[in-house]
Amino acid sequence: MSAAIEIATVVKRYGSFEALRGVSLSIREGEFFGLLGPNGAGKTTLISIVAGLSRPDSGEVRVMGHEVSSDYRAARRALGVVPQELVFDPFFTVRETLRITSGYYGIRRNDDWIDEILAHLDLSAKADANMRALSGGMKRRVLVAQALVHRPPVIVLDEPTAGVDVELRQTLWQFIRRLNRDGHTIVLTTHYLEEAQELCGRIAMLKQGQVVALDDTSALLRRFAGGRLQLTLTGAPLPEALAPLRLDEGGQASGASDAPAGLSRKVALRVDDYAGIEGILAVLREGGCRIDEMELQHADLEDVFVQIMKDNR
Ligand SMILES: Nc1ncnc2c1ncn2[C@@H]1O[C@H](COP(=O)(O)OP(=O)(O)OP(=O)(O)O)[C@@H](O)[C@H]1O
Repeated sequence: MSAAIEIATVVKRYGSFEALRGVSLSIREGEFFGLLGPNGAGKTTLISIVAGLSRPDSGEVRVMGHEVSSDYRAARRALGVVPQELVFDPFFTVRETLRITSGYYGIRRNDDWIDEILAHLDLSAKADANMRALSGGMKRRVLVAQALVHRPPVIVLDEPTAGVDVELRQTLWQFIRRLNRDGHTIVLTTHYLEEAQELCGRIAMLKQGQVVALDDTSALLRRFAGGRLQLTLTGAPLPEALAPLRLDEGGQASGASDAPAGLSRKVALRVDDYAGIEGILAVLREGGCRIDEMELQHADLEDVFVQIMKDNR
């Protein structure tokens, strides 16, 4: 199958800072692809280069075969981008906003499709409301609608569910899944790793401007054999010997884990097999930690993510 997006050794600098350090990725037609990474990893920078809004210092990007800088119009037509930031002209209604966006692409009489998009995003009742009168979540739905007015084969969503309630998330994902089933290629960035795990067939992880993992979601999960041991401890602090096994970033993810000795605190540790649990229990006992609660859970994408980020320090 041919590539929907081909990114070849892209480098992007801001002054002397290298935000992208030779990123290469090939996203196939029809994929539901996840682009993950911590804050500042370069995801938005990469998306703005794919969308032709920013130029790479070197490297090349193609969307449906069209090189983004030399063949901008064709590349842009093939792409629908849902940006992270909410920027609108407050004086237009939702429908006017979508008609204007259609006009940018030279599409007239697009109302049938606009109505269909509005219905799928649960926005029909707001079609004649002014943009300034919409809530943040509603505005985000309009951003999604805007990205779709020209029926692009490739759709890129940059954190579309940030600050969005559960109901809209579900409506949105249902619609995006349907578009994917209909053959659209979807690229998603999100900090909600459960969403990525559920939706994406393949995932790239970026860190400090480099791809540090690229694989099928199921393969990434398999790579992490074993699971997470969720413990509630009292007594002495967690013994140093167990620190490398921590899955909760040394307490940042679970605020109570670094509570003073004596108070109970939660710690998540990586275990590769049942035999590993015995070793952990022995170290805890010797270190003077008491276990109040213990649960063994399956590793999820969040565990894989934390581990990969640690391995690439
Ligand atoms: N216009 C700019 N000028 C200078 N530095 C920039 C600019 N845009 C981005 N950067 C820097 O480039 C790096 C990558 O930023 P980018 O926004 O692409 O990250 P991200 O992965 O999208 O992060 P987030 O998850 O927070 O959205 C960051 O260190 C950021 O500070």
